[in-house]
Amino acid sequence: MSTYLAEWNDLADVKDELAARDWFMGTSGNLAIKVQDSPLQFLVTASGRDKNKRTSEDFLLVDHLGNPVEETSLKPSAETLLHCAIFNKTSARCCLHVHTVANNVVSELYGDQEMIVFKGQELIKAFGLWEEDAVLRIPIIHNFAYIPQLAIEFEKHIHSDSGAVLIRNHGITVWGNDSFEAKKLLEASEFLFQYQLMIQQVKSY
Ligand SMILES: CSC[C@@H](O)[C@@H](O)C(=O)COP(=O)(O)O
Ligand SMILES: [Zn+2]
Repeated sequence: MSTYLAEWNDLADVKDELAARDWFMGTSGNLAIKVQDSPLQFLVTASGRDKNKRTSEDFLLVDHLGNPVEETSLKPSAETLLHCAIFNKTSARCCLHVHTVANNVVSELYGDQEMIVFKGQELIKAFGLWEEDAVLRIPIIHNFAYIPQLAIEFEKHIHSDSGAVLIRNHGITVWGNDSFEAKKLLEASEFLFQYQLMIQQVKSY
């Protein structure tokens, strides 16, 4: 672990912070951080574990195909191919995926439109959108059960080193240049989703 201790601790700290928000219900969610570029190697959460706990078996090192590069009994996250898609296509170094009630409800409400659009919201500045008339579009994709297919669909929406994609009735995946940026995008997205649901509720009274 000594060769990737800094990345391990970085990801473990992010995991603790997201756990404190209760964003890993029922073992859902997975996280990844790049360790080296060439050949690509990244740490990814081990599949099916309780991500609210901090242990020495939380992450394992995988390659550009998502295969373990060290001897281990741990299985990489079932959704490792989505992390592969990001790291293979961009210079992003961190990728976070969580299931929340808010992101699931929003994904279902706007799923037929294949995106949710935010305008006139201060928090879209977290995505680097500083203009007064800027528009944030978060794509919503179908939740293919076959992960290679989900990864192909997901990959179509990766256009830069940071971004966010909603998977319908499943969760959100965000990525950024480092763990700070990825977490910022995740928190901003969840703020916007909660706002959207609340304003709809208030308006319907
Ligand atoms: C147990 S429900 C969540 C899983 O199906 C999956 O969507 C998920 O996010 C976590 O899977 P994992 O293999 O632990 O990374
Ligand atoms: Zn998931």
